Amino acid sequence: MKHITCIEDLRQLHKRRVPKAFFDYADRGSYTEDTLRANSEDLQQIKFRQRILVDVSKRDLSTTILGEPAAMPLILAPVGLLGMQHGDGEIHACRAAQAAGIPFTQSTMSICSIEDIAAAVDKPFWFQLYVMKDRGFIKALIERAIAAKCSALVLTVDLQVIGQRHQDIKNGMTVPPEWSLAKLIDFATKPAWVSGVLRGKRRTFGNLAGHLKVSEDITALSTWINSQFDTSLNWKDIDWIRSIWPGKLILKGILDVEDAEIAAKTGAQAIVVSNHGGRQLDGAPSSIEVLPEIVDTVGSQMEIMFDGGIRTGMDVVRALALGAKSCMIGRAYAYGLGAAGEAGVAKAIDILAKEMLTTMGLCGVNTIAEINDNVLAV
Ligand SMILES: Cc1cc2nc3c(=O)[nH]c(=O)nc-3n(C[C@H](O)[C@H](O)[C@H](O)COP(=O)(O)O)c2cc1C
Ligand SMILES: CC(C)CC(=O)C(=O)O
Repeated sequence: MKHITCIEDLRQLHKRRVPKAFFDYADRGSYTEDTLRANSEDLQQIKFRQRILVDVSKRDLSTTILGEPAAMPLILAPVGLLGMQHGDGEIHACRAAQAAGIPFTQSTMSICSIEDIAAAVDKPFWFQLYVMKDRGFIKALIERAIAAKCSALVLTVDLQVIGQRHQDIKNGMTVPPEWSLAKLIDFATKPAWVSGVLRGKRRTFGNLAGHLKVSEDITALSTWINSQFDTSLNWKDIDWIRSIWPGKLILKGILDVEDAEIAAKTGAQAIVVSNHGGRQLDGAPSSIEVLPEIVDTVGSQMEIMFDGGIRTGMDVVRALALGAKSCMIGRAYAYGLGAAGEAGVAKAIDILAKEMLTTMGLCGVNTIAEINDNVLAV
């Protein structure tokens, strides 16, 4: 991997090694993909102030996330179907995160189950919740996360209905997959991926096994999600979730300042300013566009996390400079996983860490706490 120098290199390798349907599922966004593009483009518009002749010999990325020490202000975001990017993908990603000293968030829509991951790693991980119509099942799922000693619950609030991803439909992303000659040839030319997935623990959603008849529902992923997810979910349900989950609660998917103000009153410890990586409301603002106003309004009441479009360590520093306390990354590590499993996720984290350290050095700061809008050119 010595010629892999940036996240885009991992993306290219992921594209070569993983069947097109799964690469596209990770890579693409909803409808016109305007919001997907805006996430990265708006970050790149933000310019740094170069500062010189400052002693930057003691640069340090360490910080705290929800009061816990972290090696850097990064979190692996919940990403569904990681086990289809690489066999046992959730376990590999979690191990890489824990080795790097940062949190991993398991998606409800994972291939490995909560218990599979808990049995394979030493430290607690975070669990992301999607609320489905079957509330008895959701209560049991939260109780499984408690039993597995998950250390935070990330409630995703921006996917009551799913934004259409045109490419997933064109690729026949169904549960189980729709087969065609082209797809068979695609799989046959990726033998390492096939054998990795076949050696993996599961081939369908591990958390849902035995509860929802996933394997019997031959339907587009989006149709299935729209039939299972609870469109009636609303602010009152946060109390219900808090009555089951006693630990740290993070609301993920907030883009509007009024929603952030309501969120601050729920007792949640943090919010993630996020548009779901441009996979949901196409035409929504980029996450970075709305971050400053949300930080100004509720930043003193709760921890503000950020995601959307981060492809470089420079992007992480930009979001921190505009007030985020930490950043989640989605595709940046999913590309690493598809490219090279655990080593690929470790490489993605390492690339971002080194880019952050260099950016901090050239902006004349040594610590994460020193990063504020002073590092930005106006
Ligand atoms: C392939 C893929 C699957 C995702 N699955 C989930 C999920 O299951 N739950 C969730 O809350 N967010 C999910 N997300 C959104 C991410 O958690 C995160 O908000 C987004 O990826 C951030 O944008 P970025 O990919 O540009 O870093 C997913 C994102 C991707 C790319
Ligand atoms: C299976 C999906 C609902 C997971 C997700 O959140 C996404 O693909 O963006």
